[in-house]
Amino acid sequence: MASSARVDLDGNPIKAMTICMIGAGGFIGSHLCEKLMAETPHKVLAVDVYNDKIKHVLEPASLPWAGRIQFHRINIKNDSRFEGLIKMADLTINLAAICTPADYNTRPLDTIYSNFIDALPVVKYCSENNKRLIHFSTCEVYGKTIGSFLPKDSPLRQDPAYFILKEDASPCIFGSIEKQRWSYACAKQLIERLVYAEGAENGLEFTIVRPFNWIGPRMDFIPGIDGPSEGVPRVLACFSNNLLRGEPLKLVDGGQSQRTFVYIKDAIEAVLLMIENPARANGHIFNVGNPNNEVTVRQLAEMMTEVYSKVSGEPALEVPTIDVSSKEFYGEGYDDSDKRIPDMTIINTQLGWNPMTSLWDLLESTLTYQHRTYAEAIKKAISKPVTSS
Ligand SMILES: NC(=O)c1ccc[n+]([C@@H]2O[C@H](COP(=O)([O-])OP(=O)(O)OC[C@H]3O[C@@H](n4cnc5c(N)ncnc54)[C@H](O)[C@@H]3O)[C@@H](O)[C@H]2O)c1
Ligand SMILES: O=c1ccn([C@@H]2O[C@H](COP(=O)(O)OP(=O)(O)O[C@H]3OC[C@](O)(CO)[C@H]3O)[C@@H](O)[C@H]2O)c(=O)[nH]1
Repeated sequence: MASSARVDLDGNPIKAMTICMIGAGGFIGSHLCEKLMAETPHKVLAVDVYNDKIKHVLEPASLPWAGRIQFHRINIKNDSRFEGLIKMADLTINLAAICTPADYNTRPLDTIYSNFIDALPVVKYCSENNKRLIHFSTCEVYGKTIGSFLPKDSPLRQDPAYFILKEDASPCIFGSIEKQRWSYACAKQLIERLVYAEGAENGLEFTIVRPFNWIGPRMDFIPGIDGPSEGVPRVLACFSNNLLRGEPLKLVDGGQSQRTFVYIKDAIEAVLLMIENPARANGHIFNVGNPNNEVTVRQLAEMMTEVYSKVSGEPALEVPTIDVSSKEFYGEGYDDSDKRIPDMTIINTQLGWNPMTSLWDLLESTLTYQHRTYAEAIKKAISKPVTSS
């Protein structure tokens, strides 16, 4: 519920603002819209080409926040009407991007255009109109860890200096150009540099967010149900799809890569702190992740199998995983980040934010949602007789 007595981290009253949110119809955008409507007095100008994931926030007109959120169906690639929306807003948040790894090596041009070229006018309009910008980058800008280049048995691999990722100190280490996986990370890095330079040379007020594998309900799609049958979403949705269909989870190159996963609801708290504490957030790049939730992808698959069995009441598969090569799964040009642990110093110091939810708990609530949302539809899809053409 919106309240007029809300104060920022320094005890100052928070004034209601208008936020232009580009990419509001996606996974993160949908959770951010929900939060802003339910708990703040801010207005949102929601821009996207889709709105399926925010329908419940936009309608019906009897919602308590009706009138505080408007949806604008705009493709920022070829429709400059969003400049007017940026001018009307106090703050712009840019979430729009192609951000599924299956696209990086197979659609590198679309990936680079989406993450760099299409983001350029957003930065330019904010800078020219003296509007604050929160730009969504990625933990992938770190690429591979320094430690991954050490011999396998080197004791230095255990030294945090060789793997902890720090916003203001770690290098960005990508693979060769033929490894088109890095088209996304490279485009994100360049737009970060541009935003930073606009801040340094033209006084743009900016914050850059580097999400470390935020997961939860509404992430991506389930192939053949609310997305293309041949589509490859991010790992949470891939594994959810396998579990819902009762098929083994596919481990790419042995599932040895490591990730830290943070619950979307924890991460959204961090974004709200950035929105409402400009004096503490402006000019900063923030890692937003949960260093305590690190697993290998294999461990993630095992945990998801156990949690899904618990929440669905169905027995776990006898053969829960199978190995696939990255070439078979993603195609030529795939490569991977070996390990991603965020350093939390900057976000702790500036915003006092810490993630709360364990991996087990976040999987339990997310897989409960997946089961409730998709199990019936999958059953129907599986039982449909295959028609011959
Ligand atoms: N989810 C994560 O863990 C994660 C991790 C790292 C970085 N990020 C970054 O956070 C941002 C949001 O990620 P997400 O997980 O919500 O992805 P998402 O794909 O669910 O959301 C992106 C949204 O942007 C919209 N969009 C894309 N191009 C557009 C265009 N030309 N015009 C208008 N709308 C457009 C899409 O329709 C989609 O709704 C992205 O910039 C992504 O790179 C997310
Ligand atoms: O069925 C599958 C799908 C994936 N994997 C492996 O899991 C790892 C994580 O994959 P994913 O979540 O798809 O994506 P990444 O973590 O590699 O990249 C994302 O990080 C942040 C972001 O910028 C946006 O979300 C994006 O680039 C990976 O090792 C896959 O190979 C699997 O084994 N089986």
